[in-house]
Amino acid sequence: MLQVNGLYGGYPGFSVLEDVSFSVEAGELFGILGPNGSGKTTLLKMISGLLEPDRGEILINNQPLENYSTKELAKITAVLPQVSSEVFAYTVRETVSLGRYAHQRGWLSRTDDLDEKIIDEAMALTGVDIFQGKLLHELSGGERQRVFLAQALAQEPRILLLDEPTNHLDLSFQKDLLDLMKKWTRERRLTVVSIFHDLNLASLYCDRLMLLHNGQMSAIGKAGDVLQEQRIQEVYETNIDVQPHPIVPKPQMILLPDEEKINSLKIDETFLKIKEDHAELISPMPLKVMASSAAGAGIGWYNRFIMHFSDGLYGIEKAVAIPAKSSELVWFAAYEHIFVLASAGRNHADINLCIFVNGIISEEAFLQGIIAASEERALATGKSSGSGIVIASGQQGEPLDGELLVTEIRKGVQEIAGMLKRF
Ligand SMILES: Nc1ncnc2c1ncn2[C@@H]1O[C@H](COP(=O)(O)OP(=O)(O)OP(=O)(O)O)[C@@H](O)[C@H]1O
Repeated sequence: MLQVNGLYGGYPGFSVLEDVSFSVEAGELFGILGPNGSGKTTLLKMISGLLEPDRGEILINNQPLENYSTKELAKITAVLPQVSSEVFAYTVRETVSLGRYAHQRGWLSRTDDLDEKIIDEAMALTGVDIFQGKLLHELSGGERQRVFLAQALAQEPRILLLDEPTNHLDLSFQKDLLDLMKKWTRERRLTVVSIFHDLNLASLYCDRLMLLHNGQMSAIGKAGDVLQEQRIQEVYETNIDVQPHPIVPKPQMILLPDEEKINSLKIDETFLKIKEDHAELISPMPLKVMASSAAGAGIGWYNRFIMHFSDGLYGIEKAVAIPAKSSELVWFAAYEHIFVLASAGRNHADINLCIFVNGIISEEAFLQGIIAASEERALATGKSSGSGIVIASGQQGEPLDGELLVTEIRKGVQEIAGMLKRF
């Protein structure tokens, strides 16, 4: 539907884009990403016919853009520009109605019944029908953004060009708008090209992405191929971590703030209290936890770790909790990089383990730690057990090698399991 071949150009005396090529099919939602000033809006202006390229071509339905008259182009292409603070003294309905202009025949023609139906539909879909009689300047930034989207939809375009459509929108309207865009793109076979500043939204909603850097294409493809940690760090010159989304198979960028770290703090027995009905370790900082068979199982961040000898403390919120036998059967030992807290489980010869790591470990090391602790426990007790294993790390200080962690865990579990055998 839309094809861009070897595009060069920008503004008088200032070239921005350099050899940009891509194509977008009908039914596809295509995202343009890039830092401030990388040329995203310039590219959108060229595709909408506002700016002429120096070199290269733009084809719509295999026809060069310049073959279309302004009115023909307005029927095919709708643009949602970056919202400006300038607004004219139009009502919401009048503003949306302007979207029908390109479809009317002759001078001074008025909207007909079909136009009015389409205007009503576009307003209802974007939720602006409730204030259709209001003037634009009486609306909030987000409400105004939705009015301009309704105008673009009323145009019934084949190609929709969006410049940061979710700018000014709150969380729920961001989701609603993009869900709607995605649905429309599929059902009405729209070709949508949209600029995004929010890489995570782009990752979730776009079929393909293109990353611009200094006017050049840095990458193009599926979210998983484009949003690679090293590339994003280089292009945006910032510290980020790429993690998989917990529910859908798309990458998400996590910003890493340069916050002050409590480097010297080590988790050890000074944070541990053993009482009659429970043993509790309260960490002064949140610890990243991977846990099995405990309240708080799975992955999360916690400060409180409880081994409880009566069920009153089970399921306590915001804590990792494991049922254990008695306060006499709680052991702990500190090693170079780990602090191990263990207790006899409720079943005879069972052992629960909380392993606190002082250092930064990878996701893989968390898993290796759980496996090593589980294997070593089975060897020491002579039976495989479903009791709790918790690995917790403040993710501060020095990075800790997974192999080293596993060696210390094996040693710690052997020694502590030896204590259990004596009782
Ligand atoms: N009208 C103009 N005349 C001259 N230079 C311009 C004009 N508009 C933009 N530029 C310059 O062109 C470059 C690309 O601008 P563009 O607006 O395309 O970037 P962008 O990627 O959309 O940025 P942002 O994320 O900040 O919206 C910038 O260096 C900008 O200063």
